[in-house]
Amino acid sequence: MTTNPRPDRAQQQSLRAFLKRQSKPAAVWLKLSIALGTFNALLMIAGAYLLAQTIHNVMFEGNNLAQVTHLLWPLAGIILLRAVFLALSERLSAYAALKIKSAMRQTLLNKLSLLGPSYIEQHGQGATLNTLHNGVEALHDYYAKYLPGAAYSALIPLAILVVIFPTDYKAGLIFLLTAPLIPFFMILVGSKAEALNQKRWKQLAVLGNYFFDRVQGLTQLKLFNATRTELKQIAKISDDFRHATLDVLKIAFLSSFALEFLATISVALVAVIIGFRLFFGTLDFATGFVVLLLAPEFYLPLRQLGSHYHARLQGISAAADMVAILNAPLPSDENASVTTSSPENNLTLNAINSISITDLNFIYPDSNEGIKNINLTLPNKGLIAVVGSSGSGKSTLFDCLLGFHPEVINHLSINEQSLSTTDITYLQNNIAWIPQKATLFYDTIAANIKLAKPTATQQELEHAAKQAGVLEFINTLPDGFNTLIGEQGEGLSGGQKQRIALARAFIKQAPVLVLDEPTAHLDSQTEQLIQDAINEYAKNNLVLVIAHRLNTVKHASNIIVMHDGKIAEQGHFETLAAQNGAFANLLKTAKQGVAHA
Ligand SMILES: Nc1ncnc2c1ncn2[C@@H]1O[C@H](COP(=O)(O)OP(=O)(O)OP(=O)(O)O)[C@@H](O)[C@H]1O
Repeated sequence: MTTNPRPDRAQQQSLRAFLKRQSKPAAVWLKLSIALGTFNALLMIAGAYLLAQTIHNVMFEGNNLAQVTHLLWPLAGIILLRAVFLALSERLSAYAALKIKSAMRQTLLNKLSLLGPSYIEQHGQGATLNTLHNGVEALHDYYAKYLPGAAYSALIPLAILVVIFPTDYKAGLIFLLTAPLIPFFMILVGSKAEALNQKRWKQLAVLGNYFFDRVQGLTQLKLFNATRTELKQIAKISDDFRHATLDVLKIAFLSSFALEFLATISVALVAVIIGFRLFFGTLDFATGFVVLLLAPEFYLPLRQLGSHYHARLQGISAAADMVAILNAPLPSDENASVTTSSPENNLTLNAINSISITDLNFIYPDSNEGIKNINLTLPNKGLIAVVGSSGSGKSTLFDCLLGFHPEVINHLSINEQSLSTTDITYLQNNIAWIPQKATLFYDTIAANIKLAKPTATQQELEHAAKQAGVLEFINTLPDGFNTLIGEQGEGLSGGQKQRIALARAFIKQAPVLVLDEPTAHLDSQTEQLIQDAINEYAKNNLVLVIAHRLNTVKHASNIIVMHDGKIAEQGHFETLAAQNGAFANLLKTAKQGVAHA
């Protein structure tokens, strides 16, 4: 897993600019929320004047209730309006944050699907999940609280100063001189808090990766009796995270305390000075009371900004991870710009007649292994099997073909048209793929199968299930197709899961079906059933299959034999078996394996 270094000041600026750009889809709601909040503050100022005047009239002018009703009614109206504006303003900013978060999740998912599974593997599934979930969630308070708070901290004190100065310039001066203390202190603790927050964020990513891996491999951990050691390790990482969180909280509490203290001292200073001036008669009550009412309101937005500063730090830390994903280069970007600029490369195909791989070399960045010098032309129908010993490069070849390694997409072509990263979705849309362990989702069986074709009718659903040899089983379930299956298909056997995944592939009726040993988990009767269905499918479509058991490839129209990352030979079963080459060796090893067993 790679972590992003702590952003320096210039990077922080660009992260803030990034966060600002992301607010565009909801800018109107954010502005409306801030406008309502500001209007609310103006009403608060007017309310303070009315209240002070009412009390002055009752206490010093001897007015009775009837004489001050003209002041009390507007005051009641203001209180009511303020409650409405406050609720509306908060709702609008929360709505804006929701919109921004959902747009951001979509953007990140789109980019991740372009980057392909290898990017996620390299950066860690847990860390990526953390960015997609916790990271995006961390933006909520940034947009819903910090941004409006930052606007109020400038607008509201300014509005109060504008009305206070003409009323009592001495009080205005006290406000003006004490106000900068709060932002100054915030900046002072800010950089320390920022460093700690970054550290905490990175530790959360480590924890996410670690947990994700361990939860996935829980069965193995249990079998190897390694749960105790792992628990210790998890406890250690959790403890590091706890320390990092406590460090952040310490700074947050300390700065909150200091900000509250500064604000309270400032209000107290104003109160004492007003008190003396009232005592010595150099100030009238109404003015003094207005200043006293407005003093806490003057410091309130600054204090709140202090408490939302944490949201700012979280938002910026999370943004760094998002920018890293969004800026991750698509390795074949250069090719993409070249190929899409030429009109013949914009795929407008009615059908796939052939798929070719030309001079394909793919080496994993962290090892010297991979596949080399691959040249291959696949027809549009027939069963093509890829065989080879473990580590010979079969899965890597398939991953390249499926577009999971964007840097080599330009070595693929359909109907002799070279592909670019932008075209890969065309190929992917035309491929149905079943890996060795297909992923099923927490949903009904019907939804899991229809994932490949959401518009499928009940008839198509049943047909696909029948083709995959799973219809009978589904019909025995009390809820049939509406049976809810757990995450990863819990509640089903390995073979049942695989057949549901097959049904998903069949329903798509994709011109290219790619399978990784589809019958590995099945009993011989079901295996034959599925083999027949696959053979039938291969009559009109291209079926590419990774075969680990050589007896399953007897009927293949072409067998591609991989050895040491290269295509060693290809041909029909009988021809290859008769040669004294890699395939014959594989057959020999398989026979020996059976004999030993
Ligand atoms: N993510 C990876 N990072 C680094 N090297 C890898 C990675 N995946 C595979 N390799 C290496 O690339 C080579 C080809 O691996 P690949 O998984 O394609 O073989 P395979 O024929 O599919 O093997 P198997 O039948 O065991 O699944 C191997 O030497 C393997 O060690």
